[in-house]
Amino acid sequence: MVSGAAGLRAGSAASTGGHRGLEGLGAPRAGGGTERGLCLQVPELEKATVRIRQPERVRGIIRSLREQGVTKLQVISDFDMTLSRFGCNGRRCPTSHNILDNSHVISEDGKKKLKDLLHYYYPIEIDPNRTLEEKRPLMWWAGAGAEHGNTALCNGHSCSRDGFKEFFDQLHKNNVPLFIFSAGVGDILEEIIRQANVFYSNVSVVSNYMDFNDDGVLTHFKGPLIHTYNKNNSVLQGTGYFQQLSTRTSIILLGDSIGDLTMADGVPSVENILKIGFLNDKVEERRGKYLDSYDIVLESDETLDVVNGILRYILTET
Ligand SMILES: Nc1ccn([C@@H]2O[C@H](COP(=O)(O)O)[C@@H](O)[C@H]2O)c(=O)n1
Repeated sequence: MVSGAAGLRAGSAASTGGHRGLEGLGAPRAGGGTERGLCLQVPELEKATVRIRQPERVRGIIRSLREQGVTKLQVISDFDMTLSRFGCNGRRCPTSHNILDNSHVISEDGKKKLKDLLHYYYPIEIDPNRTLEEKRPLMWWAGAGAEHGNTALCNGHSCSRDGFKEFFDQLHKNNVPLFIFSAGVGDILEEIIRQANVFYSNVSVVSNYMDFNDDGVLTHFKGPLIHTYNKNNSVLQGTGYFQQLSTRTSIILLGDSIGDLTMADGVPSVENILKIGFLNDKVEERRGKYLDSYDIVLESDETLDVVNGILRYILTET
Protein backbone atom coordinates (compact mmCIF):
# COMPACT_ATOMS: atom_id res chain seq x y z
CA MET A 1 0.00 0.00 0.00
CA VAL A 2 1.24 3.48 -0.84
CA SER A 3 1.03 6.54 1.31
CA GLY A 4 2.62 9.92 1.04
CA ALA A 5 3.01 13.18 2.82
CA ALA A 6 1.88 14.78 -0.44
CA GLY A 7 -1.39 12.91 -0.22
CA LEU A 8 -0.37 10.54 -2.98
CA ARG A 9 -2.14 7.33 -2.17
CA ALA A 10 -1.92 4.34 -4.38
CA GLY A 11 -0.49 4.22 -1.15
CA SER A 12 31.60 -3.82 -8.46
CA ALA A 13 36.35 -3.84 -7.63
CA ALA A 14 38.58 -6.28 -9.21
CA SER A 15 38.91 -8.32 -6.05
CA THR A 16 36.38 -9.47 -3.50
CA GLY A 17 37.50 -6.79 -1.08
CA GLY A 18 36.85 -3.83 -3.34
CA HIS A 19 38.67 -0.55 -2.96
CA ARG A 20 38.65 1.09 0.42
CA GLY A 21 37.35 4.60 0.65
CA LEU A 22 38.56 6.93 -2.03
CA GLU A 23 41.43 4.74 -3.08
CA GLY A 24 41.20 4.97 -6.84
CA LEU A 25 38.22 7.28 -6.66
CA GLY A 26 39.93 10.38 -5.59
CA ALA A 27 43.52 9.72 -6.42
CA PRO A 28 44.85 12.57 -8.54
CA ARG A 29 45.67 11.59 -12.08
CA ALA A 30 48.84 12.60 -13.84
CA GLY A 31 48.34 16.08 -15.10
CA GLY A 32 44.75 16.37 -13.93
CA GLY A 33 43.21 18.39 -11.16
CA THR A 34 39.70 17.20 -12.01
CA GLU A 35 39.98 13.83 -10.31
CA ARG A 36 41.14 15.46 -7.14
CA GLY A 37 38.13 17.74 -7.45
CA LEU A 38 35.62 14.99 -6.77
CA CYS A 39 37.43 13.56 -3.77
CA LEU A 40 37.75 16.96 -2.25
CA GLN A 41 34.09 17.69 -2.85
CA VAL A 42 32.86 14.41 -1.30
CA PRO A 43 35.33 13.88 1.53
CA GLU A 44 32.94 11.40 3.16
CA LEU A 45 33.95 8.87 0.49
CA GLU A 46 37.27 8.62 2.30
CA LYS A 47 35.67 7.08 5.37
CA ALA A 48 37.07 3.69 6.34
CA THR A 49 33.58 2.20 6.07
CA VAL A 50 33.41 2.81 2.30
CA ARG A 51 34.15 0.02 -0.18
CA ILE A 52 33.84 0.35 -3.93
CA ARG A 53 34.54 -2.31 -6.52
CA GLN A 54 34.66 -0.04 -9.56
CA PRO A 55 35.83 3.42 -8.47
CA GLU A 56 36.13 4.73 -12.01
CA ARG A 57 32.54 3.80 -12.79
CA VAL A 58 31.25 5.25 -9.54
CA ARG A 59 33.06 8.50 -10.19
CA GLY A 60 31.37 8.68 -13.61
CA ILE A 61 27.91 8.04 -12.19
CA ILE A 62 28.27 10.68 -9.46
CA ARG A 63 29.47 13.22 -12.01
CA SER A 64 26.56 12.43 -14.35
CA LEU A 65 24.08 12.77 -11.51
CA ARG A 66 25.44 16.22 -10.81
CA GLU A 67 25.52 17.21 -14.48
CA GLN A 68 21.94 16.05 -15.05
CA GLY A 69 20.87 18.28 -12.20
CA VAL A 70 18.32 18.34 -9.47
CA THR A 71 15.24 18.31 -11.71
CA LYS A 72 16.16 14.88 -13.05
CA LEU A 73 16.87 13.30 -9.67
CA GLN A 74 14.77 11.01 -7.49
CA VAL A 75 15.77 8.93 -4.47
CA ILE A 76 14.42 5.45 -3.74
CA SER A 77 15.17 4.06 -0.32
CA ASP A 78 14.50 1.15 1.98
CA PHE A 79 13.70 2.13 5.57
CA ASP A 80 14.61 -0.45 8.22
CA MET A 81 18.36 -0.70 8.74
CA THR A 82 18.95 1.70 5.83
CA LEU A 83 17.53 4.98 7.10
CA SER A 84 17.29 3.50 10.57
CA ARG A 85 20.30 2.11 12.40
CA PHE A 86 21.26 -1.53 12.64
CA GLY A 87 22.89 -1.23 16.03
CA CYS A 88 23.58 1.18 18.83
CA ASN A 89 25.98 0.76 21.79
CA GLY A 90 26.58 -2.86 20.87
CA ARG A 91 22.90 -3.76 20.72
CA ARG A 92 20.56 -4.31 17.78
CA CYS A 93 18.13 -1.50 17.09
CA PRO A 94 14.51 -2.43 16.52
CA THR A 95 13.05 -2.59 13.03
CA SER A 96 9.55 -1.21 12.52
CA HIS A 97 8.33 -4.80 12.99
CA ASN A 98 10.27 -5.14 16.25
CA ILE A 99 8.74 -1.92 17.62
CA LEU A 100 5.35 -3.53 17.15
CA ASP A 101 6.53 -6.91 18.45
CA ASN A 102 8.01 -5.38 21.62
CA SER A 103 5.03 -3.17 22.35
CA HIS A 104 3.14 -3.58 25.63
CA VAL A 105 -0.04 -4.27 23.67
CA ILE A 106 1.33 -7.56 22.38
CA SER A 107 0.69 -10.45 24.75
CA GLU A 108 3.64 -12.36 26.27
CA ASP A 109 2.60 -15.40 24.29
CA GLY A 110 2.46 -13.31 21.12
CA LYS A 111 5.91 -11.86 21.85
CA LYS A 112 7.39 -15.32 22.25
CA LYS A 113 5.90 -16.52 18.97
CA LEU A 114 7.22 -13.44 17.17
CA LYS A 115 10.68 -13.94 18.65
CA ASP A 116 10.68 -17.57 17.53
CA LEU A 117 9.74 -16.47 14.01
CA LEU A 118 12.53 -13.88 14.03
CA HIS A 119 15.09 -16.48 15.05
CA TYR A 120 13.88 -18.86 12.37
CA TYR A 121 13.40 -16.49 9.41
CA TYR A 122 16.02 -13.75 9.80
CA PRO A 123 18.95 -16.17 9.19
CA ILE A 124 17.19 -17.29 6.00
CA GLU A 125 16.69 -13.68 4.90
CA ILE A 126 20.42 -12.91 5.15
CA ASP A 127 21.78 -16.34 4.15
CA PRO A 128 24.42 -15.74 1.45
CA ASN A 129 24.21 -19.39 0.33
CA ARG A 130 20.56 -19.39 -0.77
CA THR A 131 19.31 -17.89 -4.00
CA LEU A 132 16.52 -15.30 -4.09
CA GLU A 133 14.29 -17.96 -5.68
CA GLU A 134 14.84 -20.21 -2.67
CA LYS A 135 14.17 -17.40 -0.20
CA ARG A 136 11.13 -15.79 -1.82
CA PRO A 137 8.49 -18.44 -0.89
CA LEU A 138 9.72 -18.42 2.71
CA MET A 139 9.25 -14.71 3.27
CA TRP A 140 5.64 -14.88 4.52
CA TRP A 141 6.93 -13.95 7.97
CA ALA A 142 6.64 -10.25 7.20
CA GLY A 143 2.94 -10.42 8.06
CA ALA A 144 3.33 -12.75 10.97
CA GLY A 145 2.51 -10.25 13.70
CA ALA A 146 -0.96 -9.60 12.37
CA GLU A 147 -3.03 -11.79 14.62
CA HIS A 148 -1.22 -10.85 17.80
CA GLY A 149 -2.07 -7.41 18.95
CA ASN A 150 -4.09 -4.27 19.39
CA THR A 151 -2.97 -0.86 18.23
CA ALA A 152 0.66 -0.39 19.14
CA LEU A 153 2.13 3.05 19.46
CA CYS A 154 5.55 3.96 18.25
CA ASN A 155 7.30 5.13 21.37
CA GLY A 156 10.34 6.57 19.69
CA HIS A 157 12.55 3.55 20.35
CA SER A 158 13.65 3.27 16.78
CA CYS A 159 17.07 4.72 16.17
CA SER A 160 17.48 6.79 13.06
CA ARG A 161 20.91 6.90 11.50
CA ASP A 162 22.97 10.00 12.23
CA GLY A 163 22.21 12.46 9.45
CA PHE A 164 18.58 11.33 9.14
CA LYS A 165 17.19 14.85 9.37
CA GLU A 166 19.79 16.35 7.06
CA PHE A 167 18.98 13.68 4.48
CA PHE A 168 15.27 14.52 4.46
CA ASP A 169 15.97 18.27 4.66
CA GLN A 170 18.32 18.27 1.66
CA LEU A 171 15.84 16.42 -0.53
CA HIS A 172 12.93 18.58 0.57
CA LYS A 173 14.80 21.83 0.07
CA ASN A 174 15.65 20.79 -3.48
CA ASN A 175 12.23 19.31 -4.30
CA VAL A 176 13.71 15.88 -4.92
CA PRO A 177 11.09 13.11 -4.56
CA LEU A 178 11.91 10.48 -1.95
CA PHE A 179 10.21 7.13 -2.32
CA ILE A 180 10.46 4.88 0.72
CA PHE A 181 9.84 1.26 -0.27
CA SER A 182 9.64 -0.86 2.84
CA ALA A 183 8.82 -4.38 3.86
CA GLY A 184 8.44 -3.02 7.37
CA VAL A 185 5.29 -1.67 9.02
CA GLY A 186 4.19 1.51 7.24
CA ASP A 187 2.18 2.99 10.12
CA ILE A 188 5.19 2.75 12.41
CA LEU A 189 7.87 4.03 10.07
CA GLU A 190 5.60 6.94 9.06
CA GLU A 191 5.28 7.78 12.76
CA ILE A 192 9.06 7.72 13.15
CA ILE A 193 9.44 10.12 10.22
CA ARG A 194 6.64 12.32 11.56
CA GLN A 195 8.17 12.45 15.04
CA ALA A 196 11.43 13.63 13.48
CA ASN A 197 9.42 16.41 11.79
CA VAL A 198 10.62 15.42 8.34
CA PHE A 199 7.52 13.90 6.74
CA TYR A 200 7.65 16.50 3.98
CA SER A 201 5.50 16.79 0.88
CA ASN A 202 8.20 15.19 -1.31
CA VAL A 203 8.07 11.90 0.67
CA SER A 204 5.98 8.91 -0.44
CA VAL A 205 5.88 5.55 1.30
CA VAL A 206 5.00 2.10 0.02
CA SER A 207 4.85 -0.40 2.84
CA ASN A 208 2.64 -2.76 4.86
CA TYR A 209 -0.18 -0.94 6.61
CA MET A 210 -2.09 -2.44 9.53
CA ASP A 211 -5.83 -3.09 9.48
CA PHE A 212 -7.90 -3.45 12.64
CA ASN A 213 -11.29 -4.97 13.42
CA ASP A 214 -14.04 -3.11 15.32
CA ASP A 215 -12.44 -4.11 18.65
CA GLY A 216 -9.19 -2.47 17.65
CA VAL A 217 -7.46 -5.80 17.17
CA LEU A 218 -4.91 -5.90 14.40
CA THR A 219 -6.24 -8.60 12.08
CA HIS A 220 -4.21 -8.26 8.92
CA PHE A 221 -2.16 -6.02 6.69
CA LYS A 222 -3.78 -4.13 3.81
CA GLY A 223 -2.97 -4.75 0.18
CA PRO A 224 -0.30 -7.05 -1.17
CA LEU A 225 2.18 -8.07 1.47
CA ILE A 226 5.56 -6.51 0.82
CA HIS A 227 8.50 -8.59 1.93
CA THR A 228 12.22 -8.24 1.45
CA TYR A 229 12.21 -10.14 -1.84
CA ASN A 230 9.23 -8.69 -3.72
CA LYS A 231 10.20 -5.03 -3.52
CA ASN A 232 9.69 -4.43 -7.21
CA ASN A 233 7.07 -3.33 -9.71
CA SER A 234 4.84 -6.33 -8.94
CA VAL A 235 3.57 -4.67 -5.75
CA LEU A 236 3.34 -1.17 -7.30
CA GLN A 237 0.82 -2.02 -10.00
CA GLY A 238 -1.80 0.70 -10.31
CA THR A 239 0.03 3.25 -8.19
CA GLY A 240 1.41 5.19 -11.17
CA TYR A 241 4.12 6.53 -8.85
CA PHE A 242 7.12 6.07 -11.12
CA GLN A 243 5.13 6.98 -14.24
CA GLN A 244 4.40 10.42 -12.75
CA LEU A 245 8.12 10.91 -12.31
CA SER A 246 9.13 9.69 -15.75
CA THR A 247 11.33 12.72 -16.42
CA ARG A 248 13.37 11.93 -13.30
CA THR A 249 15.84 9.58 -14.89
CA SER A 250 18.66 9.97 -12.35
CA ILE A 251 18.27 7.62 -9.41
CA ILE A 252 19.98 7.17 -6.08
CA LEU A 253 18.96 3.84 -4.56
CA LEU A 254 19.61 3.07 -0.90
CA GLY A 255 19.21 -0.37 0.60
CA ASP A 256 20.57 -2.88 3.05
CA SER A 257 19.58 -6.16 1.48
CA ILE A 258 19.99 -7.84 -1.89
CA GLY A 259 16.19 -7.64 -2.21
CA ASP A 260 16.39 -3.84 -2.19
CA LEU A 261 18.23 -3.85 -5.52
CA THR A 262 14.97 -4.31 -7.46
CA MET A 263 13.24 -1.29 -5.90
CA ALA A 264 13.81 0.87 -9.00
CA ASP A 265 12.65 -1.76 -11.51
CA GLY A 266 9.43 0.16 -12.18
CA VAL A 267 11.18 3.39 -13.21
CA PRO A 268 10.35 3.74 -16.93
CA SER A 269 13.65 5.15 -18.08
CA VAL A 270 16.81 5.13 -16.01
CA GLU A 271 19.76 7.09 -17.33
CA ASN A 272 22.00 7.07 -14.27
CA ILE A 273 21.63 4.99 -11.14
CA LEU A 274 23.86 4.97 -8.10
CA LYS A 275 23.22 2.04 -5.75
CA ILE A 276 24.44 2.50 -2.20
CA GLY A 277 24.21 -0.52 0.11
CA PHE A 278 24.53 -0.68 3.88
CA LEU A 279 26.25 -3.93 4.85
CA ASN A 280 25.26 -4.21 8.48
CA ASP A 281 25.47 -7.84 9.46
CA LYS A 282 27.70 -10.84 8.61
CA VAL A 283 30.01 -8.39 6.89
CA GLU A 284 32.84 -10.75 5.91
CA GLU A 285 30.51 -13.43 4.60
CA ARG A 286 28.43 -11.10 2.49
CA ARG A 287 31.03 -8.56 1.31
CA GLY A 288 31.67 -10.15 -2.10
CA LYS A 289 27.99 -10.32 -3.01
CA TYR A 290 27.39 -6.74 -1.89
CA LEU A 291 30.36 -5.43 -3.85
CA ASP A 292 29.08 -7.26 -6.93
CA SER A 293 25.65 -5.72 -6.51
CA TYR A 294 26.00 -2.23 -5.03
CA ASP A 295 28.16 0.55 -6.46
CA ILE A 296 29.12 1.78 -3.01
CA VAL A 297 29.08 -0.50 0.04
CA LEU A 298 29.04 1.01 3.52
CA GLU A 299 30.30 -1.51 6.03
CA SER A 300 29.03 -1.23 9.60
CA ASP A 301 28.43 2.46 9.08
CA GLU A 302 25.61 3.71 11.29
CA THR A 303 25.47 7.12 9.64
CA LEU A 304 24.09 8.74 6.52
CA ASP A 305 27.33 10.74 6.15
CA VAL A 306 28.30 9.31 2.77
CA VAL A 307 24.80 9.64 1.34
CA ASN A 308 24.51 13.21 2.60
CA GLY A 309 27.98 14.06 1.26
CA ILE A 310 27.11 12.76 -2.20
CA LEU A 311 23.77 14.61 -2.12
CA ARG A 312 25.48 17.83 -1.09
CA TYR A 313 27.84 17.48 -4.05
CA ILE A 314 25.08 16.65 -6.53
CA LEU A 315 22.67 19.28 -5.28
CA THR A 316 25.17 22.10 -5.12
CA GLU A 317 24.75 24.40 -8.07
CA THR A 318 27.74 24.53 -10.35
N1 LIG B 1 8.31 -9.99 11.28
C1 LIG B 1 9.38 -9.35 10.79
C2 LIG B 1 9.58 -9.25 9.41
C3 LIG B 1 10.68 -8.57 8.94
N2 LIG B 1 11.54 -8.01 9.80
C4 LIG B 1 12.68 -7.23 9.35
O1 LIG B 1 12.21 -5.97 8.91
C5 LIG B 1 12.95 -5.53 7.80
C6 LIG B 1 11.95 -4.85 6.93
O2 LIG B 1 12.21 -4.95 5.64
P1 LIG B 1 12.98 -3.88 4.73
O3 LIG B 1 13.07 -4.60 3.44
O4 LIG B 1 12.15 -2.65 4.68
O5 LIG B 1 14.35 -3.63 5.32
C7 LIG B 1 13.63 -6.77 7.21
O6 LIG B 1 15.01 -6.51 7.08
C8 LIG B 1 13.41 -7.88 8.23
O7 LIG B 1 14.61 -8.41 8.71
C9 LIG B 1 11.33 -8.08 11.16
O8 LIG B 1 12.14 -7.53 11.95
N3 LIG B 1 10.26 -8.77 11.64
